[in-house]
Amino acid sequence: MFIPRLVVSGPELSPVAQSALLLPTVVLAAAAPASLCEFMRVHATGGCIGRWWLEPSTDAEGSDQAALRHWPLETEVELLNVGAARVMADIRLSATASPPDAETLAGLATTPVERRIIRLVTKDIEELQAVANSSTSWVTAALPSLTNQVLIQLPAHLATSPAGRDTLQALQGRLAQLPQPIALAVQLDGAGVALTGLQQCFAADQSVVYAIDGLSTAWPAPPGHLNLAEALLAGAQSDRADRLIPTVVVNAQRVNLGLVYSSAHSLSEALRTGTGVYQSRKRGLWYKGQTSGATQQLLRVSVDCDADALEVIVAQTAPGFCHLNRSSCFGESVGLTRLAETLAQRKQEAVAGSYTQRLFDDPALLRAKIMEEAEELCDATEPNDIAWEAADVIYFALAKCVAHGISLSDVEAHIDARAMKVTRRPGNAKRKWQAAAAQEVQPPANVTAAGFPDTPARIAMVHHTLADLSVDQQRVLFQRPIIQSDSIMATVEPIVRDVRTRGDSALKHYTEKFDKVAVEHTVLQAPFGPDLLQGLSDSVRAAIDQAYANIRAFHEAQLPQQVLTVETMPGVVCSRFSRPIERVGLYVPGGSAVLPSSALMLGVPAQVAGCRNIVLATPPRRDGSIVPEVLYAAQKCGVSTVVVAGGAQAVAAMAYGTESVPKVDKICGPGNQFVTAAKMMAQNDHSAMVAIDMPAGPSELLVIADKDCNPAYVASDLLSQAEHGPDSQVVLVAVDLSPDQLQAIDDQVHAQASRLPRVAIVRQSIPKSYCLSVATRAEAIRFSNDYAPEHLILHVEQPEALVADVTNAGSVFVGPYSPESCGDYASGTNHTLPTYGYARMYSGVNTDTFLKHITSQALTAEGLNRIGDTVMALAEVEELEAHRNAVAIRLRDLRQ
Ligand SMILES: NC(=O)c1ccc[n+]([C@@H]2O[C@H](COP(=O)([O-])OP(=O)(O)OC[C@H]3O[C@@H](n4cnc5c(N)ncnc54)[C@H](O)[C@@H]3O)[C@@H](O)[C@H]2O)c1
Ligand SMILES: N[C@H](CO)Cc1c[nH]c[nH+]1
Repeated sequence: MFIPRLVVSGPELSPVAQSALLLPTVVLAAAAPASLCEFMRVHATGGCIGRWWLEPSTDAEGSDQAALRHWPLETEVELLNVGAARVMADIRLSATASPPDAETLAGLATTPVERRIIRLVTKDIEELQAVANSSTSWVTAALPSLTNQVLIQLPAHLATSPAGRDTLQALQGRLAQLPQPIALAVQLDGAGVALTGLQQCFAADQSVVYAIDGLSTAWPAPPGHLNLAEALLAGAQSDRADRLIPTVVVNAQRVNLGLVYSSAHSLSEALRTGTGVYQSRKRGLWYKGQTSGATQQLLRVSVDCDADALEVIVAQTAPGFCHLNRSSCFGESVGLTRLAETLAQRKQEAVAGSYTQRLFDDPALLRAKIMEEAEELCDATEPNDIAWEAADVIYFALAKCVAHGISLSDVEAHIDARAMKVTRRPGNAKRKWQAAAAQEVQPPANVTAAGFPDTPARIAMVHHTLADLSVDQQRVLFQRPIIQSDSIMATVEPIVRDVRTRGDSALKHYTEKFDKVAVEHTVLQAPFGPDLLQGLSDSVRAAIDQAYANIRAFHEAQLPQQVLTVETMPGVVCSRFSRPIERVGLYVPGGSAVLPSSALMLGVPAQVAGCRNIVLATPPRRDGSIVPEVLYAAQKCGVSTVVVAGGAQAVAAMAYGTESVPKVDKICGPGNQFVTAAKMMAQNDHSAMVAIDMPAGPSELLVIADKDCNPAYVASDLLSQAEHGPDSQVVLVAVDLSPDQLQAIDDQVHAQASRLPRVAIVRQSIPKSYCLSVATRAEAIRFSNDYAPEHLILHVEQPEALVADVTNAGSVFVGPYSPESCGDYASGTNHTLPTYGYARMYSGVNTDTFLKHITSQALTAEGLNRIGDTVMALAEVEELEAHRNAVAIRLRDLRQ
């Protein structure tokens, strides 16, 4: 229960009253309701009690308190809504102590009991005795429905007289024994109340009011006044010989910053200045931050339950409360506090080029990220994903606050203020968002234990029509689902660093963490014996053999001719020859599907190119083994080492090398976002000296289909890539299809998807996919080129003719009998292809991926004679004299 230690009243919210708001205080102010509400909104002072009176002038009886009980209910509600812990209503006791009239009681009984104090106002001890002794008193009947705390306002001399004390004790006993006990506090009225009077009341665990004109924050208080801090501490006792009061300093999040000491003097200074001021045991008054500049804004002071310690809540203007320059004497901050501190620091330091700085400087980017993360949070279903997405939303929301000078405490003040509201809004979403949510939410479905819907809810792509879309809306369609590059990078960076530092033990650690298996050995060395290939069926072996032969044939054909030679001028012979990259690392994904085909697609070109040392990494199964199909493919491709690990840790091991994993010069292969991020990170680290093939992420497919298409084929192709993972995206560009044809494809998508074992994944990827209706082939191919898909299927009349217009795509599948699956496995082309639109500038993996091309030249004397003047002229233009001289010195000999 909130028992105020001080009641401060006065005609306005004077500076002393405002200081008093930092204490467990009732502030009675005669300010107009609007300004009082506004004041409380700004200060969000949950602990104070607001009050106003309609007519601050005196009433007929000459009392300026008479009008208090007439305040309108709406104002009481508003005061509670804006953060008043309690509001106070007065009942004036009559000479006979008769009950208040029914109208008064009815007017009081509408807001929550625990948020209201009833003040019994009297100047007569007999009236109080009548209330305490009356057996039929309204006190036992009506009061409990109005409040759980009563404040009795008495002149000081009556309260401290023997009769006054006896009466108060009797009344206190009576109220405490009610079925819903009521706490009693006493307000000693009148200026000049002695400190001893205050102490007596506190000793009885009661509260005290002191007229504001008798209170002061000056030290010492002027004659006839009482210092505010002394009033608060009047009932406090210190266990220490020096009488100092142990003071726990916390921040607004109640994170403990440190332990200090206070005296009435230091507290008075803290209240006067509104900052952190303490009593140093060695140096006297300590104005925190006076020399360092790291001052504290005082937010609240409270006395603990047995009045021998203080808690001071502060906002630090700069981190570094403790002498070790840490945020807290108990260590660095964590969680939201740490995030808020980091963002504030970034804002101050303005590190050019940092991502956070970009967010501060680019409101459009920040807005897009907040909306993107909010959507991802809405879509998340797994507990861990929800926590992850919520963290993203909080990060970007705080970045927005910090960009506008809003602190975490400001946000919390609003949260606290909302907790104080007594009326609630219906909380419906705005119409715009209601409509958006209705469009996105699938028909109701039950959810399996894994969080996937298991009822036959419709599996459907979103539909768009090109003609209805603005250029900006079209651009949005080019974006792939979720790449949380920041959070992914933040996850991957420590993994890479750890593997680099701790080698095999870190590799094992992350394999246990992410793949849930404690492996004994981090690598397998070739040859991979029959024991490792157990379980490989003859038919699969034959399929791998066939695929290997086709892929090999196509990749061998890509080998450059032995040496390319051109005589550019007589006697000037230029040539180019290739050499294999010696040590290569192949990443074969294995998280959600086992992909021996990827082992072939990477291993064959590496082998054909002649790489000397081929290392292959793939995540182990739950029993720690590697699938025999992958090992068989690895064997055929001449892989020397298989790293029994996946994810960022495997990439890091190959990039830097560990005790067991050889370092490689180039890392190739597809993988999820963690794998791709680790590859890009390693590539950017010069000390790793490692190249990568390309960013090959979640699979994607774009089908261009026209009136000639077979709806079942189209749907089957779309689903073949949609089943890869929840973040896969498939796109159908429908050229002039009728509503019936579109419906037929939609029906096929739903029907075929529903029969797939990986329907749970498809249910996540298909809603992120879409069908775009266009009018012409030209529009279709233009859109496809802008999208730059990993795979492009041309399921149209005369598909070959369209190939000529393809400018951006990883691999093209021409005609109705070229399903993309053939390219995935066996036709001969490579399936490791650029995604995310990187097909604009990258090729898929090919034999060249594993080769370097070296050029050479041989000039005869005649050749040098012919070309020499050209070289010297250009060297002169560039003012590179040594370059010029290397030719001139020879020409001098030749031309003598
Ligand atoms: N573009 C292409 O050519 C191509 C080819 C084949 C596959 N793919 C794509 O490759 C991807 C394969 O992904 P996958 O997940 O199945 O296998 P993966 O092998 O790429 O990833 C699995 C690894 O991810 C790591 N990981 C998982 N959760 C993690 C977390 N929360 N934090 C850190 N690390 C974590 C684990 O170490 C695990 O071993 C799919 O998106 C698929 O579409 C692309
Ligand atoms: N479609 C993937 C490339 O994006 C490769 C693959 C492997 N297995 C089946 N498909």
